[in-house]
Amino acid sequence: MAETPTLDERDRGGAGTPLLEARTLTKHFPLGGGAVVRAVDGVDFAVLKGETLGVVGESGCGKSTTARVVMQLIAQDKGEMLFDGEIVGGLSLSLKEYRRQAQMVFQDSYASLNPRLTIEDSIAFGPTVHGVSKQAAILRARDLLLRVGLDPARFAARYPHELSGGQRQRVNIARALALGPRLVILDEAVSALDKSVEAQVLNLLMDLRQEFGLTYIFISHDLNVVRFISDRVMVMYLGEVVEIGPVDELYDDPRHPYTRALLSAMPSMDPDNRTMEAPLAGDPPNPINPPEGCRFHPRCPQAQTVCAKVKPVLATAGEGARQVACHMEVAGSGHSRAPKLEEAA
Ligand SMILES: Nc1ncnc2c1ncn2[C@@H]1O[C@H](COP(=O)(O)OP(=O)(O)OP(=O)(O)O)[C@@H](O)[C@H]1O
Repeated sequence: MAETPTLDERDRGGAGTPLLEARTLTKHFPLGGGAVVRAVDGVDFAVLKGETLGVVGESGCGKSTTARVVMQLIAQDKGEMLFDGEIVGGLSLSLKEYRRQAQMVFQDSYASLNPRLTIEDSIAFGPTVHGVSKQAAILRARDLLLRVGLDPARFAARYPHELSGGQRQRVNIARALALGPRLVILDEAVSALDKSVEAQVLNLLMDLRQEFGLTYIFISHDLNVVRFISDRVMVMYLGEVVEIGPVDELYDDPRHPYTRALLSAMPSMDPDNRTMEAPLAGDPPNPINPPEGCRFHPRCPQAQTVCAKVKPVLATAGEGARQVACHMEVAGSGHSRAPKLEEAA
């Protein structure tokens, strides 16, 4: 089993180096009769070493499909990924090795575990498949149980149905860590838990990230939870990335009208901090036949003629690390304006 990186190897914050780079990642699902769901449509993003990248957006915007492609549970149609500078599935980084380094925790804690395996056997299974002896894998499983807050003497020999949802999710986290991954994708991993258990598991995830030098992609519908745990946040709309940036900047000063609308629907802890944007009207348009130009324009309160005709590209907005795909944003100024069509084309 490869060593997990130490804290010294981590590189936190906006100046960090990418652990994962997704380039023009695309996944379409053919439906028959020529119809195609454009679930993920040419997304570019980086996940920096040691950070938690939150991913938000309405249901159906492509968050889980992005996660499944990043995990290589499904293959992309187009685009590529670099993991620590190596092409995933290329000569220097086989898919098998990449799959060891990238692990995932899903929402349904029960479905993720084999009901016929004891907890320690579930955690030990992955390492034994990768050539670790059963004895060493069981020792590691018990150690991981301790690290996720479950006493191995009480839990190792139990079966999944004997555990609560929170305990099972701790087991799933231990199982994800058993192969010594560097990247962990958490897809709605705390969404099914009671609020008090959710808070405990979130704190556990933050501790484990520190302890094992992990990098997280954290997908959630809960914008408060995403703010709590993330360093940066990526906002998706209809299979595309519309905004990405440091969490506080993005939440305090959202630049894309979709991000503003999404956040305005969020129950804020601080009434002075609520945006005045109109909440999102209607459902997202159909990903089988997305609108021309900016996909958000039919629902956008700031839409201009150009927005219906020209697709905006993800570009740096304002001073720092923020990127926004909106014609109304001008790099460097931080102010909104309506460009003429020929300027934006
Ligand atoms: N296997 C599939 N076949 C056909 N369409 C699919 C498939 N998987 C996902 N989709 C469609 O792709 C789009 C994106 O789905 P995805 O699950 O990635 O969105 P999401 O943002 O994770 O949504 P949610 O928050 O509800 O989980 C949706 O329109 C969905 O119906």
